[in-house]
Amino acid sequence: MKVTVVGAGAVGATCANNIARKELCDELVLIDIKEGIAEGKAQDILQSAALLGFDTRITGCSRDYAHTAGSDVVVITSGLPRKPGMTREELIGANAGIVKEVTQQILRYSPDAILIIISNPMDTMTYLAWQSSGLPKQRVIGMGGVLDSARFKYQLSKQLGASAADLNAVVIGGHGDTTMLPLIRYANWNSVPVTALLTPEQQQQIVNATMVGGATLTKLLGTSAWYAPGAAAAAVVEAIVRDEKKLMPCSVLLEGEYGLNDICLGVPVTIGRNGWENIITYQLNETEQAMLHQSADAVRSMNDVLKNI
Ligand SMILES: NC(=O)c1ccc[n+]([C@@H]2O[C@H](COP(=O)([O-])OP(=O)(O)OC[C@H]3O[C@@H](n4cnc5c(N)ncnc54)[C@H](O)[C@@H]3O)[C@@H](O)[C@H]2O)c1
Ligand SMILES: O=C(O)C[C@H](O)C(=O)O
Repeated sequence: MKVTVVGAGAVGATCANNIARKELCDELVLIDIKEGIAEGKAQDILQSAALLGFDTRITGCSRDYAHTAGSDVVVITSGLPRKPGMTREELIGANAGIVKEVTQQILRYSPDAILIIISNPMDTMTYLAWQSSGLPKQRVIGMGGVLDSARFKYQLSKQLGASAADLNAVVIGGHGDTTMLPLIRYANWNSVPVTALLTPEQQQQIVNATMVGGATLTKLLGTSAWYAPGAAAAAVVEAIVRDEKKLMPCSVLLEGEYGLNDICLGVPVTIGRNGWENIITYQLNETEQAMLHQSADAVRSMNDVLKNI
């Protein structure tokens, strides 16, 4: 099994580190446009192998996509991160060209790869990668909801004094400060609904904090986050290479599901060796359904911007 991570910056390198430590593939390639950075990060990760005990072969390269040939899974993290005060959507002008070009280069050498899109604005970049590549929809997966759901569990675990591992909580919709939809009504602590344990005010505070999770970290760090994003991206890689059939909220092309068409948006999907396999339909109430459609409208208007780039 061969995995490539495009972009050896903060998220790409963290994702690669997780993939290596978990030995998710025999061969891992890091590639970046900047001379030296992918080679350097690959060597740095490899120098921890003796300490941490893993055998994944990692190589780094700049620009030459021939090194990525025959990849089964490719994670695309290349692009600009936002700065404090920016929205993810403001990155579209800088990142659309990068994602389109990288997708073409990758598919030239790895026509059978499954793509995992990380670059922001992620739902629109996923749509762009799918549309510009002509790939079957199951092979293009946007990662955002896995991260947002982990942040939702973090907020719940703090409030409840619970282990995050005991919590089930899912965020669907767009991966944007105002477009994501943390489904508090479905969240539970080992089957106990959290709505039975928290006041409406506490629930609202948790939902709000989850939605601005990325912006909060960007303000603290001066750039966007990478530890949880890198771990979340690696979790999707793991679900594919181990054919786990794990249920994960990912941005995928919708064709009628949830009443939506021709858009990539976060919904629960099973992930396995062929990419995303099935979309699971939650029974949303009227309010949730309306919020999901509002989210779709916002993502759609970003997709429309692509026509002018
Ligand atoms: N979807 C998510 O959940 C999520 C989470 C975190 C970050 N992100 C996004 O991921 C992207 C990367 O974030 P980061 O913090 O790693 O940024 P970063 O600046 O640390 O790394 C980005 C890397 O991409 C490289 N790059 C730029 N153009 C390239 C090209 N054409 N080919 C190859 N490499 C190229 C840069 O040289 C850089 O090393 C951003 O767009 C960010 O908003 C998304
Ligand atoms: O917040 C960002 O801009 C990066 C990423 O989308 C995140 O949620 O961490």
